[in-house]
Amino acid sequence: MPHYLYLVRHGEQQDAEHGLPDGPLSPRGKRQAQLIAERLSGIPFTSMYHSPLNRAAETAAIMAERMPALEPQPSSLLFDCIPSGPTPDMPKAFESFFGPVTEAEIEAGRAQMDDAVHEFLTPAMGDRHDLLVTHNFVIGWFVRHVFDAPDWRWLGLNQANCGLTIIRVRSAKPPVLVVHNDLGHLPVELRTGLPELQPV
Ligand SMILES: O=C(O)[C@H](O)COP(=O)(O)O
Repeated sequence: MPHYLYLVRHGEQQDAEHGLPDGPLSPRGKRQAQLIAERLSGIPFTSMYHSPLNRAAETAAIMAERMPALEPQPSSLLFDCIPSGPTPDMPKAFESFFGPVTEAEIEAGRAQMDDAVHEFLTPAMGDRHDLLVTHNFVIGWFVRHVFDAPDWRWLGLNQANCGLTIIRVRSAKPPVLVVHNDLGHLPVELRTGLPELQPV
């Protein structure tokens, strides 16, 4: 009985480079959303949830236009957040990231991610194909969870706008990372949102 989780980072946000906390999608972001919808159009989805922020809600709405059987639902478990705070085993290179982050933000993010993992990664009885449209750090936390890696390991783990990550949830065995940040549906000029340039 397959149980798959399809994690999609939202499309590129308009003017995100100017530091706006949220906003509508750019023209490239809209095209990214159309292309990930085409990529996923043959999947018999059980549910579709999205972060309530505009960039994720608009991505989900564009996807749903091309996948009419889907009813996108907002979920506060998928908000952008800080999934965990600094720990003694964390490489020093990441310490500066936490400079402006408050304890309250870390506590809230931790609680949100605990609830999100419980909600979406608990094995189901029957077949399930759940689609989640969310944010970079949230997807990083799910991938960290699959490997049971140290808490800090979501840091430096990045997904492109409308990149596709698939996790298979299993009842008697650990979950499997089927693909991570697959960009096969996006032409090179639409591969945005990664801090590292792709060498090929
Ligand atoms: O990676 C980040 O800077 C934050 O998680 C924001 O991610 P987003 O661009 O996917 O919302």
